[in-house]
Amino acid sequence: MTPFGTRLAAAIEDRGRFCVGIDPHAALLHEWGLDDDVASLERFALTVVEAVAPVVGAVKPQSAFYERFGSRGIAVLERVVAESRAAGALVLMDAKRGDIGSTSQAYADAYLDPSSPLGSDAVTVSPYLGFGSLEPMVEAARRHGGGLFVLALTSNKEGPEVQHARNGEATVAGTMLAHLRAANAGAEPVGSFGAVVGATIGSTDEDLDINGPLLVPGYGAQGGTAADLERIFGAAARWALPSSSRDVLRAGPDRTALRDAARRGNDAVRGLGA
Ligand SMILES: O=c1ccn([C@@H]2O[C@H](COP(=O)(O)O)[C@@H](O)[C@H]2O)c(=O)[nH]1
Repeated sequence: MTPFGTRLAAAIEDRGRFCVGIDPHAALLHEWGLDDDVASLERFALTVVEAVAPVVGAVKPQSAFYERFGSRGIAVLERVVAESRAAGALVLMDAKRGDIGSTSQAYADAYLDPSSPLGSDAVTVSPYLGFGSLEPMVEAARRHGGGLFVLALTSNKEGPEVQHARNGEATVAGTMLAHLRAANAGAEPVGSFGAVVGATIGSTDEDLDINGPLLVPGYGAQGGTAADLERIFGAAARWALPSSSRDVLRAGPDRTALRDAARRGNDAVRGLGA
Protein backbone atom coordinates (compact mmCIF):
# COMPACT_ATOMS: atom_id res chain seq x y z
CA MET A 1 0.00 0.00 0.00
CA THR A 2 1.27 3.47 -0.84
CA PRO A 3 2.24 5.27 2.39
CA PHE A 4 -0.31 7.68 3.84
CA GLY A 5 2.10 10.63 3.52
CA THR A 6 2.47 10.03 -0.21
CA ARG A 7 -1.31 9.68 -0.67
CA LEU A 8 -1.91 12.81 1.37
CA ALA A 9 0.59 14.83 -0.67
CA ALA A 10 -1.26 13.77 -3.84
CA ALA A 11 -4.64 14.65 -2.30
CA ILE A 12 -3.38 18.13 -1.35
CA GLU A 13 -2.04 18.62 -4.86
CA ASP A 14 -5.26 17.41 -6.56
CA ARG A 15 -7.96 18.73 -4.24
CA GLY A 16 -6.40 21.13 -1.75
CA ARG A 17 -5.51 21.03 1.94
CA PHE A 18 -8.87 21.85 3.53
CA CYS A 19 -10.43 19.09 5.63
CA VAL A 20 -14.14 18.99 6.47
CA GLY A 21 -15.12 17.63 9.86
CA ILE A 22 -18.27 15.49 9.84
CA ASP A 23 -19.58 16.13 13.35
CA PRO A 24 -23.33 15.54 13.72
CA HIS A 25 -23.87 17.63 16.85
CA ALA A 26 -27.38 17.44 18.31
CA ALA A 27 -27.65 21.21 17.81
CA LEU A 28 -26.79 20.88 14.11
CA LEU A 29 -29.34 18.11 13.62
CA HIS A 30 -31.86 20.53 15.09
CA GLU A 31 -30.69 23.41 12.84
CA TRP A 32 -31.13 21.13 9.82
CA GLY A 33 -34.72 20.41 10.90
CA LEU A 34 -33.88 16.86 11.96
CA ASP A 35 -34.56 14.91 15.13
CA ASP A 36 -31.86 13.73 17.50
CA ASP A 37 -32.08 10.08 16.49
CA VAL A 38 -30.11 7.58 14.46
CA ALA A 39 -32.12 8.00 11.25
CA SER A 40 -31.37 11.73 11.37
CA LEU A 41 -27.71 11.04 12.15
CA GLU A 42 -27.54 8.92 9.01
CA ARG A 43 -29.32 11.50 6.86
CA PHE A 44 -27.07 14.29 8.12
CA ALA A 45 -23.78 12.43 7.82
CA LEU A 46 -24.43 10.93 4.39
CA THR A 47 -25.70 14.25 3.02
CA VAL A 48 -22.40 15.82 4.06
CA VAL A 49 -20.42 12.96 2.53
CA GLU A 50 -22.32 13.23 -0.76
CA ALA A 51 -21.79 17.00 -0.87
CA VAL A 52 -18.15 17.35 0.15
CA ALA A 53 -16.27 14.04 -0.25
CA PRO A 54 -16.05 14.36 -4.05
CA VAL A 55 -14.37 17.79 -3.78
CA VAL A 56 -12.11 17.90 -0.70
CA GLY A 57 -8.88 16.04 -0.04
CA ALA A 58 -9.88 14.79 3.40
CA VAL A 59 -12.81 14.45 5.77
CA LYS A 60 -12.59 14.04 9.52
CA PRO A 61 -15.55 12.27 11.13
CA GLN A 62 -15.63 12.79 14.89
CA SER A 63 -16.30 9.31 16.28
CA ALA A 64 -17.97 10.56 19.48
CA PHE A 65 -21.01 11.90 17.63
CA TYR A 66 -21.68 8.44 16.19
CA GLU A 67 -20.75 6.47 19.34
CA ARG A 68 -23.46 8.25 21.32
CA PHE A 69 -26.05 6.29 19.31
CA GLY A 70 -24.42 2.93 20.12
CA SER A 71 -24.03 0.18 17.55
CA ARG A 72 -26.43 1.80 15.06
CA GLY A 73 -24.40 5.01 15.22
CA ILE A 74 -21.20 3.04 14.59
CA ALA A 75 -22.90 1.48 11.57
CA VAL A 76 -23.47 4.99 10.22
CA LEU A 77 -19.81 5.82 10.86
CA GLU A 78 -18.81 2.74 8.86
CA ARG A 79 -20.83 4.06 5.91
CA VAL A 80 -19.25 7.51 6.29
CA VAL A 81 -15.82 5.87 6.04
CA ALA A 82 -16.67 3.67 3.06
CA GLU A 83 -18.59 6.28 1.07
CA SER A 84 -16.08 9.08 1.68
CA ARG A 85 -13.23 6.87 0.50
CA ALA A 86 -15.26 5.74 -2.52
CA ALA A 87 -15.73 9.43 -3.42
CA GLY A 88 -11.97 9.94 -3.31
CA ALA A 89 -11.52 11.71 0.03
CA LEU A 90 -9.04 10.49 2.62
CA VAL A 91 -10.69 9.66 5.94
CA LEU A 92 -8.98 10.99 9.05
CA MET A 93 -10.86 9.28 11.86
CA ASP A 94 -10.97 11.58 14.90
CA ALA A 95 -11.12 9.02 17.70
CA LYS A 96 -8.19 10.18 19.89
CA ARG A 97 -7.38 6.66 20.99
CA GLY A 98 -4.44 5.61 23.16
CA ASP A 99 -3.87 2.98 25.84
CA ILE A 100 -1.30 0.46 27.04
CA GLY A 101 0.46 -1.23 24.14
CA SER A 102 -1.59 -4.42 24.06
CA THR A 103 -4.83 -2.43 23.87
CA SER A 104 -3.30 -0.02 21.35
CA GLN A 105 -2.92 -3.08 19.14
CA ALA A 106 -6.70 -3.52 19.16
CA TYR A 107 -7.18 0.15 18.26
CA ALA A 108 -4.69 -0.34 15.43
CA ASP A 109 -6.73 -3.31 14.19
CA ALA A 110 -9.95 -1.27 14.39
CA TYR A 111 -8.82 1.91 12.65
CA LEU A 112 -5.81 1.06 10.49
CA ASP A 113 -6.43 -2.44 9.16
CA PRO A 114 -8.16 -2.06 5.78
CA SER A 115 -10.20 -5.21 6.46
CA SER A 116 -11.88 -3.54 9.48
CA PRO A 117 -15.25 -1.84 8.84
CA LEU A 118 -13.82 1.29 10.49
CA GLY A 119 -10.47 1.04 8.68
CA SER A 120 -9.50 4.61 7.81
CA ASP A 121 -6.61 6.39 6.12
CA ALA A 122 -5.44 7.85 9.43
CA VAL A 123 -6.57 8.11 13.03
CA THR A 124 -6.00 10.67 15.78
CA VAL A 125 -4.23 9.27 18.83
CA SER A 126 -3.45 10.43 22.34
CA PRO A 127 0.20 9.96 23.42
CA TYR A 128 -0.37 10.62 27.10
CA LEU A 129 0.38 7.04 28.11
CA GLY A 130 3.79 7.74 26.58
CA PHE A 131 4.66 7.87 22.89
CA GLY A 132 6.00 4.31 23.07
CA SER A 133 2.53 3.00 23.95
CA LEU A 134 1.49 3.98 20.42
CA GLU A 135 4.04 1.59 18.87
CA PRO A 136 1.43 -0.98 17.70
CA MET A 137 -0.36 1.83 15.87
CA VAL A 138 2.91 3.11 14.38
CA GLU A 139 3.69 -0.41 13.20
CA ALA A 140 0.18 -0.95 11.77
CA ALA A 141 0.34 2.40 9.97
CA ARG A 142 3.64 1.39 8.35
CA ARG A 143 2.28 -2.05 7.40
CA HIS A 144 -1.03 -0.86 5.95
CA GLY A 145 -0.02 2.52 4.48
CA GLY A 146 -1.99 4.39 7.12
CA GLY A 147 -1.27 7.50 9.13
CA LEU A 148 -1.45 8.80 12.68
CA PHE A 149 -2.14 12.26 14.03
CA VAL A 150 -0.70 12.54 17.54
CA LEU A 151 -2.11 15.18 19.89
CA ALA A 152 0.64 17.76 20.41
CA LEU A 153 -0.73 21.30 20.83
CA THR A 154 -4.50 20.99 20.89
CA SER A 155 -6.94 23.79 20.16
CA ASN A 156 -8.67 23.82 23.57
CA LYS A 157 -7.68 26.28 26.28
CA GLU A 158 -7.02 23.49 28.82
CA GLY A 159 -4.32 21.82 26.68
CA PRO A 160 -1.29 23.91 27.77
CA GLU A 161 -1.51 22.59 31.36
CA VAL A 162 -0.23 19.26 30.04
CA GLN A 163 1.33 20.09 26.69
CA HIS A 164 3.51 23.02 27.85
CA ALA A 165 4.74 21.12 30.92
CA ARG A 166 8.47 20.51 30.83
CA ASN A 167 10.11 17.16 30.61
CA GLY A 168 13.70 18.30 31.29
CA GLU A 169 14.57 20.89 28.62
CA ALA A 170 11.74 19.96 26.27
CA THR A 171 8.03 20.53 26.71
CA VAL A 172 5.69 17.55 26.53
CA ALA A 173 4.47 18.80 23.13
CA GLY A 174 8.07 19.25 21.97
CA THR A 175 8.85 15.68 23.03
CA MET A 176 5.94 14.38 20.94
CA LEU A 177 7.04 16.46 17.97
CA ALA A 178 10.57 15.07 18.32
CA HIS A 179 9.23 11.48 18.30
CA LEU A 180 7.25 12.29 15.15
CA ARG A 181 10.28 13.88 13.46
CA ALA A 182 12.21 10.66 14.14
CA ALA A 183 9.36 8.47 12.83
CA ASN A 184 9.23 10.53 9.61
CA ALA A 185 12.99 10.72 9.03
CA GLY A 186 13.90 10.25 5.38
CA ALA A 187 10.31 9.97 4.16
CA GLU A 188 9.49 11.67 0.86
CA PRO A 189 7.60 13.74 -0.08
CA VAL A 190 6.34 13.69 3.52
CA GLY A 191 6.01 11.13 6.31
CA SER A 192 2.84 9.48 7.55
CA PHE A 193 3.14 10.45 11.21
CA GLY A 194 1.44 13.75 11.89
CA ALA A 195 0.72 16.06 14.80
CA VAL A 196 -2.47 17.79 15.88
CA VAL A 197 -1.77 21.50 16.30
CA GLY A 198 -4.73 23.82 16.86
CA ALA A 199 -5.35 26.98 14.85
CA THR A 200 -6.14 28.73 18.14
CA ILE A 201 -2.80 28.33 19.92
CA GLY A 202 -1.75 31.90 19.11
CA SER A 203 1.93 31.23 18.59
CA THR A 204 4.47 28.63 19.58
CA ASP A 205 8.20 28.31 20.05
CA GLU A 206 8.01 24.61 19.11
CA ASP A 207 9.63 23.42 15.90
CA LEU A 208 6.67 22.28 13.79
CA ASP A 209 8.87 20.97 10.98
CA ILE A 210 8.41 17.22 11.57
CA ASN A 211 8.50 16.14 7.91
CA GLY A 212 4.95 15.04 8.55
CA PRO A 213 1.43 16.41 8.22
CA LEU A 214 -0.12 18.82 10.72
CA LEU A 215 -3.84 18.41 11.36
CA VAL A 216 -5.18 21.82 12.35
CA PRO A 217 -8.58 21.85 14.09
CA GLY A 218 -9.89 25.02 15.70
CA TYR A 219 -10.14 26.72 12.32
CA GLY A 220 -13.51 28.44 11.87
CA ALA A 221 -16.01 27.93 14.70
CA GLN A 222 -13.34 28.03 17.44
CA GLY A 223 -11.93 31.29 16.09
CA GLY A 224 -8.83 30.25 14.12
CA THR A 225 -8.34 32.23 10.89
CA ALA A 226 -6.14 32.02 7.78
CA ALA A 227 -3.97 34.79 9.25
CA ASP A 228 -3.45 32.65 12.39
CA LEU A 229 -2.31 29.77 10.22
CA GLU A 230 0.34 31.92 8.51
CA ARG A 231 1.61 33.13 11.87
CA ILE A 232 1.65 29.78 13.68
CA PHE A 233 2.97 27.51 10.95
CA GLY A 234 5.30 29.61 8.77
CA ALA A 235 7.11 27.28 6.36
CA ALA A 236 5.66 24.20 8.11
CA ALA A 237 2.28 25.25 6.67
CA ARG A 238 3.25 23.33 3.55
CA TRP A 239 1.89 20.20 5.20
CA ALA A 240 -0.88 21.78 7.27
CA LEU A 241 -4.47 20.55 6.96
CA PRO A 242 -6.84 23.15 8.39
CA SER A 243 -9.97 21.34 9.51
CA SER A 244 -13.38 22.84 10.12
CA SER A 245 -16.60 21.14 11.16
CA ARG A 246 -19.42 23.40 12.41
CA ASP A 247 -18.55 26.35 10.16
CA VAL A 248 -19.08 24.19 7.07
CA LEU A 249 -21.91 22.01 8.41
CA ARG A 250 -24.07 25.04 9.23
CA ALA A 251 -24.39 25.60 5.45
CA GLY A 252 -26.55 22.45 5.20
CA PRO A 253 -28.81 20.69 4.59
CA ASP A 254 -28.63 22.03 1.03
CA ARG A 255 -25.95 19.98 -0.75
CA THR A 256 -24.89 22.76 -3.09
CA ALA A 257 -24.50 25.18 -0.19
CA LEU A 258 -22.44 22.59 1.70
CA ARG A 259 -20.21 21.96 -1.30
CA ASP A 260 -19.78 25.71 -1.86
CA ALA A 261 -18.81 26.15 1.80
CA ALA A 262 -16.17 23.42 1.44
CA ARG A 263 -14.86 25.04 -1.74
CA ARG A 264 -14.68 28.44 -0.04
CA GLY A 265 -12.76 26.81 2.84
CA ASN A 266 -10.32 25.31 0.38
CA ASP A 267 -9.86 28.60 -1.49
CA ALA A 268 -9.12 30.48 1.74
CA VAL A 269 -6.10 28.28 2.55
CA ARG A 270 -4.87 27.53 -0.96
CA GLY A 271 -1.78 29.76 -0.82
CA LEU A 272 -0.70 28.57 2.64
CA GLY A 273 2.96 27.56 2.90
CA ALA A 274 3.75 28.69 -0.67
O1 LIG B 1 -7.16 19.96 19.35
C1 LIG B 1 -8.21 19.53 18.87
C2 LIG B 1 -8.34 18.24 18.41
C3 LIG B 1 -9.51 17.86 17.82
N1 LIG B 1 -10.55 18.71 17.71
C4 LIG B 1 -11.79 18.20 17.03
O2 LIG B 1 -11.95 18.94 15.82
C5 LIG B 1 -13.32 19.26 15.62
C6 LIG B 1 -13.50 20.77 15.68
O3 LIG B 1 -14.83 21.09 15.33
P1 LIG B 1 -15.28 22.60 15.00
O4 LIG B 1 -16.76 22.50 14.86
O5 LIG B 1 -14.61 22.99 13.70
O6 LIG B 1 -14.86 23.45 16.14
C7 LIG B 1 -14.08 18.49 16.70
O7 LIG B 1 -14.40 17.22 16.18
C8 LIG B 1 -13.06 18.37 17.82
O8 LIG B 1 -13.30 17.22 18.63
C9 LIG B 1 -10.43 19.98 18.16
O9 LIG B 1 -11.36 20.81 18.06
N2 LIG B 1 -9.25 20.36 18.74
